[in-house]
Amino acid sequence: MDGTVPYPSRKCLATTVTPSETPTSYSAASKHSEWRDAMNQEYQALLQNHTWTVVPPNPSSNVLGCRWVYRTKLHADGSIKRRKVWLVAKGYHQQPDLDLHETFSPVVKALTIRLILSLAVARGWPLCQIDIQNAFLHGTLTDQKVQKALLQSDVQAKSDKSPVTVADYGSQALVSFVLERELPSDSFSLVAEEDSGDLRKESGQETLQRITKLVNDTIVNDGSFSVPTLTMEDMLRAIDSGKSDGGSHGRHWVLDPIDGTKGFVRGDQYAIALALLDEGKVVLGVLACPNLPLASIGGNRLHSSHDEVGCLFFAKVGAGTYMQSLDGSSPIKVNVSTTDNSEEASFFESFEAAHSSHDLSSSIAKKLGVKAPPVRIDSQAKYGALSRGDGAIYLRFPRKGYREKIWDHAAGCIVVTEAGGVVADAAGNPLDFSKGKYLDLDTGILATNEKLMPLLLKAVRESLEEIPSAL
Ligand SMILES: Nc1ncnc2c1ncn2[C@@H]1O[C@H](COP(=O)(O)O)[C@@H](O)[C@H]1OP(=O)(O)O
Ligand SMILES: [Mg+2]
Repeated sequence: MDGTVPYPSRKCLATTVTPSETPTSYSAASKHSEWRDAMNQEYQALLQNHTWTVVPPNPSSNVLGCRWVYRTKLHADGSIKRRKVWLVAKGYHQQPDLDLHETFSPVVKALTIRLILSLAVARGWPLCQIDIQNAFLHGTLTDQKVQKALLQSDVQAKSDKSPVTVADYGSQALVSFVLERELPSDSFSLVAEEDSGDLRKESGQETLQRITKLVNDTIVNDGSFSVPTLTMEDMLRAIDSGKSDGGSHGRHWVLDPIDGTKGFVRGDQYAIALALLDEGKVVLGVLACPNLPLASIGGNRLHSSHDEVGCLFFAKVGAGTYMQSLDGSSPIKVNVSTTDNSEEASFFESFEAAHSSHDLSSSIAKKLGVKAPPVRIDSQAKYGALSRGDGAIYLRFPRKGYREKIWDHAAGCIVVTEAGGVVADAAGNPLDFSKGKYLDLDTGILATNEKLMPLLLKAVRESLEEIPSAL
């Protein structure tokens, strides 16, 4: 009983493996009435939406086939929630100089649309027509099933000994690939956590193959992009696109492909965190937290393995913070807790004691009279949970000498500030994202609401004076 709130239950994760009844071909699916019904419904929806126009065959055109993709969605207890089917074009038959750059997919992911809309707003692009009838939000690297499958075999040791998985590289390659494809601009700049150094070595070849397969499978399953099969060289190139150093001029994307790798490996919380810097300021943030329950995780609430999980937070400067389920529910505006009573302000901190001093936060909590035990979870999911008021305070105190990276805080920071919160270092200064890859800050990071910040800063100052050895 060390006050840790273990989260989410492993039982819940254990139910996320693909059920054996999910078909992989049309002939298998057509033997079951449930799958026939699902295909029929989807087909009717495509017809109703006038997704295609039938034309006579043209001998100079490359006719692509299409195929069905099947997915079973489960409730947390393992029972079937929904059977999803997609009709996707066989984009891998597209030919260079003929139709390589055309899009034939009749489906689109709501998540992709949302990201693109945010981009359009941030960049001042004109929006002509948006017609989203069938929104699909499945089959990405943010998927719990992908997490589970990868955990079986793909944990590698980076040269700095921190755990890194095929998912880190795969997620970076995929996001980088999509951003570059959607933003055809000479000045595309991405600051991201991983580099391809280890993958270019002889010993990295098998991992590179796995990454390439994962990314190609994800693209085919998702169906939003009709692109030819990507090669290992494409992967290395996409990963290396994230080599930018950022800085105070121009626009830079900032990506942590899997934030909280240790949580990911443990089967707990992790996040995919993407932000946009404009002249050194964060103007856009998207935080995908596949294992975070949609219901509050704050205070003393008892969690159940039946809680639905998978949250997407997004924030644009001046426009607030919104949360939706990764399943594609309507977004809701979220706000930080407005409490000014520090005794009822429960707080978040790292699950890993090596990432943040639990002694220091315990001393601070005591000074504030906080009654609830700390909520310890991995990754920027903490910023997401704080932005919707699950708790009122986030404390982070790495050991002396640790340099914070911008990708670990950029998306989380705007998600909290746009929800009405304040994020500062231990001296009360706002975080400065304009200095390149690192945040040069004083001692630690705090997030709370405006009313509690002065009290919190005082408690932090006193605790740092009393137990400087905690860091
Ligand atoms: N020794 C350390 N002290 C503080 N943070 C660390 C340390 N090592 C890694 N991290 C980073 O802390 C973040 C996760 O923090 P949290 O405890 O909130 O989950 C990760 O981005 C992780 O970096 P990395 O992504 O390189 O593993
Ligand atoms: Mg990280």
